[in-house]
Amino acid sequence: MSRTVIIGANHAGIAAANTLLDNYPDQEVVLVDRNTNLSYLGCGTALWVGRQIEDYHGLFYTKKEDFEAKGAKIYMETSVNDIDYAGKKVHCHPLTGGDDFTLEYDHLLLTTGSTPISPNVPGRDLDGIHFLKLFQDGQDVDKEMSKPEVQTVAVIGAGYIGVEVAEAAKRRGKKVLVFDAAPTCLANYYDPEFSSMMEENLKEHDLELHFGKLVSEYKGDANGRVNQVVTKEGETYDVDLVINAIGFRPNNDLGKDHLDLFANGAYKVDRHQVTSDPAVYAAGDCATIYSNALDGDTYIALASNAVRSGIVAGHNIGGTALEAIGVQGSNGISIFGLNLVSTGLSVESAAKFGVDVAYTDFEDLQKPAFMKVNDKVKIRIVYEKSSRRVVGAQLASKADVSMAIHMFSLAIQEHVTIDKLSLLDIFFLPHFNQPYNYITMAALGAK
Ligand SMILES: Cc1cc2nc3c(=O)[nH]c(=O)nc-3n(C[C@H](O)[C@H](O)[C@H](O)COP(=O)(O)OP(=O)(O)OC[C@H]3O[C@@H](n4cnc5c(N)ncnc54)[C@H](O)[C@@H]3O)c2cc1C
Ligand SMILES: NC(=O)C1=CN([C@@H]2O[C@H](COP(=O)(O)OP(=O)(O)OC[C@H]3O[C@@H](n4cnc5c(N)ncnc54)[C@H](O)[C@@H]3O)[C@@H](O)[C@H]2O)C=CC1
Repeated sequence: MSRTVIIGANHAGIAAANTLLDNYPDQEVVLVDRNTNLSYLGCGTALWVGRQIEDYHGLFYTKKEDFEAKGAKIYMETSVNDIDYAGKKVHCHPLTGGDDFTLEYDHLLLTTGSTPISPNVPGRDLDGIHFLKLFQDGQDVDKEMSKPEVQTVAVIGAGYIGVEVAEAAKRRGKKVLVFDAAPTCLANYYDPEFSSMMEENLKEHDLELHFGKLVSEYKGDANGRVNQVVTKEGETYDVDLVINAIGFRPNNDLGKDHLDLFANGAYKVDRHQVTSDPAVYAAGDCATIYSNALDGDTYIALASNAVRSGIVAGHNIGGTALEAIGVQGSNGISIFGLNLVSTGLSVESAAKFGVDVAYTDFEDLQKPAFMKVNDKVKIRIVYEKSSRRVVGAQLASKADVSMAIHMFSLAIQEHVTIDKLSLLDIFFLPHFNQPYNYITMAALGAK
């Protein structure tokens, strides 16, 4: 028997554990996690807090007993505080009492995930300031929103969590102020032509937007409860609740002094999820991931990547050499009925990474004009100038056109050129698209 100790029993750790337990009977699997719960789908927090779904019960997809039934050992509410890499030993501390204990390993998998970044400003520890990462954070924010005295909610960061929780707060009848240092929302994922559609959508739903504004201080009342947000420009806003959502940083405490790190502190892994220590693997939000758009390593914190990289780690630890195929960072958001999806690089992110790109846009009704239920679709395809390979795509519509982004994801992965896309066989049916469909039309428009 070969023993693998997995630290972190959430999406990446779970995927790796299941891969090992389901495919490799010679493997002994031990999971350790400091939290009380596992497999919480954070994507459901805004839906539950915003009362679009009834409650949180469906947001967990596995439990401790499922692993025990497969023969694994799982320690919840147990923190790993220290690892002896030379001796291959993990030192564990039960958080609910009992003695510390040590686990020996043949392979170690770090799936310790990420932590929300806290704005480094005065007043950041006042009561009434929350993050939205764990299930417990969702419970805290939900409780806050149920208080009648909480009328005005400030959301700091208009990325994916910020925009989703801003919608949720509005649905709970709050006045909502959204701040972002960038000049628009969702700037990490979309070009301004697309993010401006979300901006309009938020304004139409009466959200107060403060983009291009950096929060410089939180002020509190006599009881230490936040009651004001102050910007760098000296503007002051009265608030009853603050939700910080300015991004994640990898949880690298256990390996930062031993393993090679990426620029943001993530564990550097190869295409087999192996770190710079051959006995140590890493996957999910604590590790790098290979980007096919960049042809290099990057950092993208997504559950989809965590699951896939966990599976790859599981197979490699189990003894099947499996190379990760890389990712495109495909993502999507749906707010007050407006759907935005993207994959790979936007024009703006390509410039940031030094990739010289061109793009082609197209906008039309999704279906022929004779179809009654019909919405506009806007599409942008981004391609590298020199090679003409597709490196990104963005789509926006009130219709659900989200599945189209998966094709672009594959195109980026397989280095398909824009010219190949322009004559791709795309079916036509009035229920779904036009004879001159938006993908073909956009691709044909490429210079
Ligand atoms: C509100 C919200 C909405 C999201 N929506 C989406 C979405 O729609 N789509 C999407 O793809 N992604 C989404 N994400 C991102 C996604 O949740 C993360 O990318 C994903 O959780 C990463 O999984 P992970 O297993 O790598 O790490 P994590 O989920 O961070 O889990 C790490 C685990 O390690 C444990 N741990 C860490 N250190 C220790 C230690 N020292 N000892 C013991 N245990 C430890 C933690 O307790 C935790 O359980 C969302 C995130 C949030 C917060
Ligand atoms: N639909 C999805 O796929 C979802 C994915 N996630 C993932 O979870 C991770 C964390 O999400 P977010 O925290 O929303 O990160 P994010 O990266 O999506 O957005 C962070 C936002 O904060 C802004 N910002 C950064 N520093 C700031 C500062 N000091 N003041 C004001 N604004 C500042 C940035 O401009 C950016 O718009 C991301 O990787 C995200 O992709 C989260 C929710 C939903």
